[in-house]
Amino acid sequence: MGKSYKIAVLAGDGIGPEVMAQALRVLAVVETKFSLKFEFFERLVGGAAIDGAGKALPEETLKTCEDCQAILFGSVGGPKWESLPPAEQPERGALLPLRKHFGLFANLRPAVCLPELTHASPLHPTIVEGGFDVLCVRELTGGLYFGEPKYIKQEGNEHFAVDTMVYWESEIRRIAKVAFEAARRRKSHVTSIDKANVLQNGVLWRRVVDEVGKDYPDVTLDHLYVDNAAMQLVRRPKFFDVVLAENLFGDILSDEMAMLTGSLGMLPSASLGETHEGSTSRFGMYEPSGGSAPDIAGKGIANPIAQILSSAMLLRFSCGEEAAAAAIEAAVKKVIADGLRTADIHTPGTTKVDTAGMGQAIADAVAVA
Ligand SMILES: NC(=O)c1ccc[n+]([C@@H]2O[C@H](COP(=O)([O-])OP(=O)(O)OC[C@H]3O[C@@H](n4cnc5c(N)ncnc54)[C@H](O)[C@@H]3O)[C@@H](O)[C@H]2O)c1
Ligand SMILES: CC(C)[C@H](C(=O)O)[C@@H](O)C(=O)O
Ligand SMILES: [Mg+2]
Repeated sequence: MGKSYKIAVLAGDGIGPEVMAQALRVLAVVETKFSLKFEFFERLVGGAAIDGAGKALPEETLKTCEDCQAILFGSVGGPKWESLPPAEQPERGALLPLRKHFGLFANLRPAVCLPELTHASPLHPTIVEGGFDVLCVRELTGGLYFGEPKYIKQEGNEHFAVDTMVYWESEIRRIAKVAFEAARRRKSHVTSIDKANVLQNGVLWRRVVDEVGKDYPDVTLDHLYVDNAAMQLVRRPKFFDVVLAENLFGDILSDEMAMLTGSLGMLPSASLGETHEGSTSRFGMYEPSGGSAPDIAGKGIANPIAQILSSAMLLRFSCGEEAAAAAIEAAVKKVIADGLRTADIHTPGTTKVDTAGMGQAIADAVAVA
Protein backbone atom coordinates (compact mmCIF):
# COMPACT_ATOMS: atom_id res chain seq x y z
CA MET A 1 0.00 0.00 0.00
CA GLY A 2 1.27 3.45 -0.95
CA LYS A 3 0.84 6.70 0.89
CA SER A 4 -2.17 7.48 3.03
CA TYR A 5 -4.10 10.76 2.98
CA LYS A 6 -6.75 12.21 5.29
CA ILE A 7 -9.42 14.15 3.44
CA ALA A 8 -12.33 16.06 4.97
CA VAL A 9 -15.41 15.61 2.78
CA LEU A 10 -17.97 18.41 3.13
CA ALA A 11 -20.72 17.77 0.58
CA GLY A 12 -23.07 20.53 1.74
CA ASP A 13 -26.36 21.38 0.08
CA GLY A 14 -28.35 21.11 -3.14
CA ILE A 15 -26.41 19.21 -5.78
CA GLY A 16 -23.39 19.06 -3.44
CA PRO A 17 -24.06 15.52 -2.15
CA GLU A 18 -25.03 14.30 -5.64
CA VAL A 19 -21.82 15.39 -7.32
CA MET A 20 -19.69 14.54 -4.28
CA ALA A 21 -20.84 10.90 -4.50
CA GLN A 22 -19.38 10.76 -8.01
CA ALA A 23 -16.06 12.27 -6.97
CA LEU A 24 -15.80 9.66 -4.21
CA ARG A 25 -16.64 6.93 -6.71
CA VAL A 26 -13.75 8.08 -8.91
CA LEU A 27 -11.37 8.42 -5.95
CA ALA A 28 -12.18 4.83 -4.90
CA VAL A 29 -10.90 3.62 -8.26
CA VAL A 30 -7.84 5.89 -8.03
CA GLU A 31 -7.06 4.38 -4.63
CA THR A 32 -6.82 0.87 -6.04
CA LYS A 33 -5.18 1.83 -9.31
CA PHE A 34 -2.42 3.91 -7.71
CA SER A 35 -2.10 1.92 -4.47
CA LEU A 36 -3.04 4.89 -2.30
CA LYS A 37 -5.12 5.03 0.85
CA PHE A 38 -7.69 7.76 1.32
CA GLU A 39 -9.29 8.24 4.72
CA PHE A 40 -12.47 10.21 4.14
CA PHE A 41 -14.07 12.15 7.00
CA GLU A 42 -17.57 13.16 5.95
CA ARG A 43 -18.88 16.11 7.97
CA LEU A 44 -21.83 18.50 7.96
CA VAL A 45 -21.47 21.98 6.49
CA GLY A 46 -23.72 24.80 5.28
CA GLY A 47 -27.49 24.45 5.31
CA ALA A 48 -27.21 20.75 6.12
CA ALA A 49 -25.21 21.66 9.23
CA ILE A 50 -27.66 24.42 10.24
CA ASP A 51 -30.44 21.82 10.08
CA GLY A 52 -28.44 19.00 11.66
CA ALA A 53 -26.18 20.72 14.19
CA GLY A 54 -27.54 24.26 14.63
CA LYS A 55 -24.84 26.20 12.77
CA ALA A 56 -23.27 26.35 9.32
CA LEU A 57 -19.76 25.46 10.47
CA PRO A 58 -19.94 23.20 13.55
CA GLU A 59 -16.78 22.95 15.70
CA GLU A 60 -16.50 19.26 14.89
CA THR A 61 -16.40 19.99 11.18
CA LEU A 62 -13.71 22.63 11.61
CA LYS A 63 -11.65 20.37 13.88
CA THR A 64 -11.85 17.54 11.34
CA CYS A 65 -10.66 19.91 8.59
CA GLU A 66 -7.73 20.96 10.78
CA ASP A 67 -6.76 17.31 11.20
CA CYS A 68 -6.83 16.60 7.45
CA GLN A 69 -4.49 17.33 4.55
CA ALA A 70 -7.25 18.77 2.41
CA ILE A 71 -10.94 19.56 2.20
CA LEU A 72 -13.07 18.29 -0.65
CA PHE A 73 -16.00 20.69 -0.60
CA GLY A 74 -19.30 20.43 -2.48
CA SER A 75 -21.41 23.57 -2.32
CA VAL A 76 -23.54 25.35 0.23
CA GLY A 77 -26.60 27.54 0.31
CA GLY A 78 -30.12 27.59 -0.98
CA PRO A 79 -33.52 29.25 -0.59
CA LYS A 80 -34.25 27.44 2.69
CA TRP A 81 -31.59 29.42 4.57
CA GLU A 82 -31.79 32.79 2.79
CA SER A 83 -34.01 34.41 5.43
CA LEU A 84 -31.55 33.74 8.28
CA PRO A 85 -29.36 36.64 9.49
CA PRO A 86 -26.62 37.05 6.82
CA ALA A 87 -23.76 36.00 9.10
CA GLU A 88 -25.52 32.72 9.93
CA GLN A 89 -26.27 31.72 6.35
CA PRO A 90 -24.32 28.87 4.76
CA GLU A 91 -22.10 31.09 2.59
CA ARG A 92 -21.08 33.65 5.22
CA GLY A 93 -21.36 31.24 8.11
CA ALA A 94 -19.27 28.40 6.65
CA LEU A 95 -17.67 28.86 3.24
CA LEU A 96 -16.05 32.26 3.79
CA PRO A 97 -14.89 31.41 7.36
CA LEU A 98 -13.25 28.21 6.07
CA ARG A 99 -11.35 30.18 3.43
CA LYS A 100 -10.26 32.77 5.99
CA HIS A 101 -9.45 30.31 8.79
CA PHE A 102 -7.05 28.33 6.62
CA GLY A 103 -5.60 31.41 4.87
CA LEU A 104 -6.64 30.13 1.45
CA PHE A 105 -5.84 33.30 -0.47
CA ALA A 106 -5.08 31.73 -3.85
CA ASN A 107 -8.04 30.44 -5.80
CA LEU A 108 -7.16 28.68 -9.05
CA ARG A 109 -10.03 28.18 -11.50
CA PRO A 110 -9.00 26.51 -14.74
CA ALA A 111 -11.57 27.20 -17.47
CA VAL A 112 -10.87 24.76 -20.26
CA CYS A 113 -13.12 24.49 -23.29
CA LEU A 114 -12.41 21.06 -24.71
CA PRO A 115 -12.44 20.96 -28.52
CA GLU A 116 -15.36 18.48 -28.42
CA LEU A 117 -17.40 20.89 -26.29
CA THR A 118 -17.23 23.97 -28.48
CA HIS A 119 -20.86 23.32 -29.51
CA ALA A 120 -21.95 23.52 -25.87
CA SER A 121 -20.34 26.96 -25.54
CA PRO A 122 -22.73 29.88 -26.12
CA LEU A 123 -19.99 31.55 -28.18
CA HIS A 124 -19.97 31.51 -31.96
CA PRO A 125 -18.12 28.41 -33.27
CA THR A 126 -15.56 30.57 -35.09
CA ILE A 127 -14.53 32.14 -31.77
CA VAL A 128 -14.09 28.90 -29.80
CA GLU A 129 -12.96 26.59 -32.60
CA GLY A 130 -10.33 24.18 -31.25
CA GLY A 131 -11.20 25.10 -27.65
CA PHE A 132 -9.38 27.39 -25.23
CA ASP A 133 -7.67 27.22 -21.86
CA VAL A 134 -7.75 30.10 -19.38
CA LEU A 135 -6.64 29.97 -15.75
CA CYS A 136 -8.38 32.40 -13.42
CA VAL A 137 -6.19 33.25 -10.42
CA ARG A 138 -8.60 34.85 -7.96
CA GLU A 139 -7.59 36.50 -4.68
CA LEU A 140 -9.83 34.82 -2.09
CA THR A 141 -9.38 36.28 1.38
CA GLY A 142 -9.42 40.05 0.85
CA GLY A 143 -11.31 42.85 -0.83
CA LEU A 144 -15.00 43.56 -0.40
CA TYR A 145 -15.73 40.10 0.96
CA PHE A 146 -13.84 40.64 4.20
CA GLY A 147 -13.14 44.38 4.54
CA GLU A 148 -14.42 46.12 7.69
CA PRO A 149 -16.62 47.97 8.41
CA LYS A 150 -19.47 46.08 6.85
CA TYR A 151 -23.03 46.88 7.91
CA ILE A 152 -26.53 48.04 7.13
CA LYS A 153 -27.80 50.96 9.26
CA GLN A 154 -30.82 53.15 9.38
CA GLU A 155 -30.72 56.94 9.28
CA GLY A 156 -34.05 58.73 9.36
CA ASN A 157 -36.46 56.71 7.29
CA GLU A 158 -33.81 55.14 5.14
CA HIS A 159 -31.35 52.29 5.39
CA PHE A 160 -27.86 52.47 3.97
CA ALA A 161 -25.25 49.74 3.48
CA VAL A 162 -21.48 49.85 3.73
CA ASP A 163 -18.97 47.30 2.47
CA THR A 164 -15.29 48.11 2.60
CA MET A 165 -12.74 47.24 -0.04
CA VAL A 166 -9.27 46.89 1.44
CA TYR A 167 -6.15 45.42 -0.11
CA TRP A 168 -2.72 45.49 1.44
CA GLU A 169 0.29 45.52 -0.86
CA SER A 170 1.42 42.21 0.60
CA GLU A 171 -1.92 40.61 -0.28
CA ILE A 172 -1.66 41.82 -3.87
CA ARG A 173 1.98 40.80 -4.13
CA ARG A 174 1.48 37.20 -2.99
CA ILE A 175 -1.47 36.53 -5.34
CA ALA A 176 0.37 38.22 -8.23
CA LYS A 177 3.29 35.87 -7.64
CA VAL A 178 0.94 32.89 -7.85
CA ALA A 179 -0.31 34.16 -11.22
CA PHE A 180 3.18 34.77 -12.64
CA GLU A 181 4.44 31.38 -11.44
CA ALA A 182 1.41 29.68 -13.01
CA ALA A 183 1.97 31.59 -16.26
CA ARG A 184 5.54 30.27 -16.45
CA ARG A 185 4.14 26.74 -16.56
CA ARG A 186 1.66 27.77 -19.29
CA LYS A 187 1.86 30.34 -22.10
CA SER A 188 3.71 33.00 -20.08
CA HIS A 189 0.97 35.61 -20.31
CA VAL A 190 -0.75 37.32 -17.38
CA THR A 191 -3.71 39.64 -17.81
CA SER A 192 -4.34 41.56 -14.60
CA ILE A 193 -7.86 42.86 -13.98
CA ASP A 194 -8.73 46.03 -12.08
CA LYS A 195 -10.81 49.17 -12.11
CA ALA A 196 -7.90 51.58 -11.75
CA ASN A 197 -9.84 54.30 -13.56
CA VAL A 198 -12.24 54.53 -10.60
CA LEU A 199 -11.02 52.64 -7.53
CA GLN A 200 -8.01 53.41 -5.34
CA ASN A 201 -7.78 49.67 -4.87
CA GLY A 202 -7.33 49.37 -8.62
CA VAL A 203 -4.52 51.95 -8.65
CA LEU A 204 -2.60 50.07 -5.96
CA TRP A 205 -3.38 46.69 -7.53
CA ARG A 206 -1.92 47.78 -10.88
CA ARG A 207 1.17 49.33 -9.28
CA VAL A 208 2.00 46.23 -7.23
CA VAL A 209 1.32 43.81 -10.10
CA ASP A 210 3.66 45.88 -12.30
CA GLU A 211 6.35 45.67 -9.61
CA VAL A 212 5.99 41.89 -9.25
CA GLY A 213 6.03 41.59 -13.04
CA LYS A 214 9.57 43.03 -13.11
CA ASP A 215 10.75 39.77 -11.49
CA TYR A 216 9.19 37.84 -14.38
CA PRO A 217 10.60 39.46 -17.54
CA ASP A 218 9.83 36.26 -19.45
CA VAL A 219 6.09 36.66 -18.76
CA THR A 220 4.03 39.12 -20.80
CA LEU A 221 1.86 41.29 -18.57
CA ASP A 222 -1.10 43.35 -19.61
CA HIS A 223 -3.83 45.11 -17.67
CA LEU A 224 -7.52 45.34 -18.47
CA TYR A 225 -10.32 47.17 -16.73
CA VAL A 226 -12.82 44.64 -15.49
CA ASP A 227 -15.64 45.82 -17.74
CA ASN A 228 -13.46 45.52 -20.81
CA ALA A 229 -12.21 42.11 -19.62
CA ALA A 230 -15.78 40.82 -19.33
CA MET A 231 -16.31 41.86 -22.93
CA GLN A 232 -12.94 40.59 -24.26
CA LEU A 233 -13.56 37.15 -22.75
CA VAL A 234 -16.61 36.83 -24.96
CA ARG A 235 -14.95 38.42 -27.97
CA ARG A 236 -11.66 36.51 -27.94
CA PRO A 237 -11.23 33.99 -25.12
CA LYS A 238 -8.13 32.59 -26.81
CA PHE A 239 -6.29 35.86 -26.11
CA PHE A 240 -6.17 34.95 -22.42
CA ASP A 241 -3.78 32.63 -20.61
CA VAL A 242 -3.73 33.57 -16.88
CA VAL A 243 -6.32 36.07 -15.63
CA LEU A 244 -5.36 37.65 -12.30
CA ALA A 245 -8.20 39.25 -10.36
CA GLU A 246 -9.18 40.45 -6.91
CA ASN A 247 -11.88 38.57 -5.01
CA LEU A 248 -15.14 39.97 -6.39
CA PHE A 249 -13.96 40.52 -9.96
CA GLY A 250 -12.58 36.96 -10.00
CA ASP A 251 -15.87 35.60 -8.68
CA ILE A 252 -17.81 37.26 -11.46
CA LEU A 253 -15.38 36.62 -14.31
CA SER A 254 -14.91 32.95 -13.37
CA ASP A 255 -18.65 32.24 -13.73
CA GLU A 256 -18.45 33.90 -17.14
CA MET A 257 -15.39 31.84 -18.09
CA ALA A 258 -17.11 28.66 -16.90
CA MET A 259 -20.11 29.27 -19.10
CA LEU A 260 -17.90 30.03 -22.08
CA THR A 261 -16.42 26.54 -21.72
CA GLY A 262 -19.91 25.05 -21.95
CA SER A 263 -21.24 24.93 -18.39
CA LEU A 264 -20.65 26.09 -14.85
CA GLY A 265 -20.69 22.38 -14.02
CA MET A 266 -17.30 21.95 -15.71
CA LEU A 267 -15.19 24.39 -13.67
CA PRO A 268 -13.24 23.02 -10.68
CA SER A 269 -11.22 25.08 -8.23
CA ALA A 270 -8.38 24.86 -5.75
CA SER A 271 -8.07 27.29 -2.85
CA LEU A 272 -4.55 27.30 -1.49
CA GLY A 273 -2.55 28.93 1.27
CA GLU A 274 1.15 29.74 1.47
CA THR A 275 3.65 27.23 0.11
CA HIS A 276 6.22 25.87 2.49
CA GLU A 277 9.85 25.68 1.41
CA GLY A 278 10.72 22.31 -0.12
CA SER A 279 7.23 20.84 0.29
CA THR A 280 5.44 19.24 -2.67
CA SER A 281 2.06 19.32 -0.95
CA ARG A 282 0.06 22.04 0.77
CA PHE A 283 -3.25 22.30 2.56
CA GLY A 284 -6.11 23.25 0.29
CA MET A 285 -9.83 23.27 -0.20
CA TYR A 286 -11.22 21.98 -3.48
CA GLU A 287 -14.67 22.76 -4.78
CA PRO A 288 -16.66 23.33 -7.95
CA SER A 289 -16.75 27.01 -8.88
CA GLY A 290 -20.53 26.86 -9.19
CA GLY A 291 -23.04 26.57 -6.40
CA SER A 292 -25.70 24.28 -4.99
CA ALA A 293 -27.91 24.74 -8.08
CA PRO A 294 -31.28 24.54 -6.27
CA ASP A 295 -33.06 24.60 -9.64
CA ILE A 296 -31.77 21.12 -10.54
CA ALA A 297 -31.01 19.64 -7.09
CA GLY A 298 -32.52 16.22 -6.38
CA LYS A 299 -33.08 15.43 -10.04
CA GLY A 300 -29.86 13.48 -10.57
CA ILE A 301 -28.94 15.53 -13.62
CA ALA A 302 -26.17 17.79 -12.32
CA ASN A 303 -22.82 17.65 -14.05
CA PRO A 304 -20.32 16.06 -11.63
CA ILE A 305 -17.24 16.97 -13.71
CA ALA A 306 -16.34 20.14 -11.74
CA GLN A 307 -16.40 18.13 -8.50
CA ILE A 308 -14.40 15.27 -10.01
CA LEU A 309 -11.81 17.65 -11.49
CA SER A 310 -11.63 19.39 -8.09
CA SER A 311 -10.61 16.05 -6.58
CA ALA A 312 -7.89 15.81 -9.23
CA MET A 313 -6.61 19.23 -8.16
CA LEU A 314 -6.64 17.99 -4.55
CA LEU A 315 -4.43 15.05 -5.48
CA ARG A 316 -2.06 17.36 -7.35
CA PHE A 317 -1.67 20.20 -4.85
CA SER A 318 -2.37 18.68 -1.44
CA CYS A 319 -1.03 15.15 -1.99
CA GLY A 320 1.63 15.65 -4.67
CA GLU A 321 0.05 12.70 -6.55
CA GLU A 322 0.50 14.11 -10.05
CA ALA A 323 0.01 10.81 -11.91
CA ALA A 324 -3.30 10.12 -10.18
CA ALA A 325 -4.48 13.70 -10.85
CA ALA A 326 -3.53 13.43 -14.51
CA ALA A 327 -5.34 10.08 -14.79
CA ILE A 328 -8.61 11.66 -13.62
CA GLU A 329 -8.20 14.57 -16.04
CA ALA A 330 -7.46 12.18 -18.91
CA ALA A 331 -10.53 10.09 -17.99
CA VAL A 332 -12.75 13.20 -18.14
CA LYS A 333 -11.36 14.05 -21.58
CA LYS A 334 -11.94 10.47 -22.73
CA VAL A 335 -15.62 10.28 -21.74
CA ILE A 336 -16.23 13.65 -23.39
CA ALA A 337 -14.45 12.45 -26.53
CA ASP A 338 -16.62 9.30 -26.36
CA GLY A 339 -19.68 11.56 -26.60
CA LEU A 340 -21.11 11.28 -23.07
CA ARG A 341 -22.87 14.42 -21.87
CA THR A 342 -24.94 15.52 -18.88
CA ALA A 343 -27.96 17.68 -19.71
CA ASP A 344 -26.12 20.99 -19.31
CA ILE A 345 -23.60 20.22 -22.07
CA HIS A 346 -25.78 17.96 -24.20
CA THR A 347 -25.97 18.77 -27.91
CA PRO A 348 -27.54 16.81 -30.78
CA GLY A 349 -25.57 13.70 -31.74
CA THR A 350 -24.15 13.09 -28.25
CA THR A 351 -25.30 10.63 -25.57
CA LYS A 352 -27.16 12.06 -22.59
CA VAL A 353 -26.26 10.55 -19.20
CA ASP A 354 -27.29 11.44 -15.66
CA THR A 355 -25.01 12.44 -12.79
CA ALA A 356 -24.28 8.86 -11.74
CA GLY A 357 -23.82 7.73 -15.35
CA MET A 358 -21.16 10.39 -15.91
CA GLY A 359 -19.41 9.55 -12.62
CA GLN A 360 -19.39 5.84 -13.39
CA ALA A 361 -18.05 6.41 -16.92
CA ILE A 362 -15.18 8.54 -15.58
CA ALA A 363 -14.41 5.96 -12.86
CA ASP A 364 -14.39 3.20 -15.50
CA ALA A 365 -12.07 5.24 -17.71
CA VAL A 366 -9.64 5.68 -14.80
CA ALA A 367 -9.78 1.94 -14.13
CA VAL A 368 -8.82 0.91 -17.66
CA ALA A 369 -6.26 3.65 -18.33
N1 LIG B 1 -19.00 27.25 -3.45
C1 LIG B 1 -20.26 27.31 -3.08
O1 LIG B 1 -20.67 26.68 -2.13
C2 LIG B 1 -21.21 28.16 -3.86
C3 LIG B 1 -20.83 28.76 -5.06
C4 LIG B 1 -21.75 29.54 -5.76
C5 LIG B 1 -23.03 29.71 -5.27
N2 LIG B 1 -23.36 29.12 -4.08
C6 LIG B 1 -24.71 29.19 -3.53
O2 LIG B 1 -25.55 28.32 -4.29
C7 LIG B 1 -26.89 28.79 -4.26
C8 LIG B 1 -27.41 28.91 -5.67
O3 LIG B 1 -26.73 29.95 -6.33
P1 LIG B 1 -26.93 30.35 -7.85
O4 LIG B 1 -28.19 29.74 -8.35
O5 LIG B 1 -26.71 31.78 -7.98
O6 LIG B 1 -25.67 29.68 -8.59
P2 LIG B 1 -25.37 28.17 -8.97
O7 LIG B 1 -23.95 28.13 -9.38
O8 LIG B 1 -25.80 27.24 -7.92
O9 LIG B 1 -26.28 27.91 -10.26
C9 LIG B 1 -26.27 28.77 -11.41
C10 LIG B 1 -26.79 27.99 -12.63
O10 LIG B 1 -25.79 27.03 -13.03
C11 LIG B 1 -26.33 25.73 -13.03
N3 LIG B 1 -25.31 24.79 -12.52
C12 LIG B 1 -24.44 25.00 -11.50
N4 LIG B 1 -23.71 23.91 -11.27
C13 LIG B 1 -24.13 22.98 -12.16
C14 LIG B 1 -23.77 21.64 -12.41
N5 LIG B 1 -22.81 21.02 -11.71
N6 LIG B 1 -24.40 20.96 -13.41
C15 LIG B 1 -25.34 21.58 -14.14
N7 LIG B 1 -25.75 22.85 -13.96
C16 LIG B 1 -25.14 23.54 -12.96
C17 LIG B 1 -27.54 25.79 -12.11
O11 LIG B 1 -28.47 24.77 -12.41
C18 LIG B 1 -28.05 27.19 -12.33
O12 LIG B 1 -28.91 27.23 -13.45
C19 LIG B 1 -26.83 30.11 -3.50
O13 LIG B 1 -27.19 29.87 -2.18
C20 LIG B 1 -25.39 30.53 -3.62
O14 LIG B 1 -24.97 31.39 -2.60
C21 LIG B 1 -22.49 28.34 -3.38
C1 LIG C 1 -21.12 31.32 -2.47
C2 LIG C 1 -20.19 32.49 -2.62
C3 LIG C 1 -19.87 33.06 -1.27
C4 LIG C 1 -18.91 32.13 -3.40
C5 LIG C 1 -18.05 33.37 -3.61
O1 LIG C 1 -18.59 34.44 -3.92
O2 LIG C 1 -16.83 33.27 -3.47
C6 LIG C 1 -19.15 31.50 -4.75
O3 LIG C 1 -19.85 32.33 -5.61
C7 LIG C 1 -17.83 31.07 -5.38
O4 LIG C 1 -17.56 31.49 -6.51
O5 LIG C 1 -17.09 30.31 -4.76
MG1 LIG D 1 -19.00 32.48 -7.53
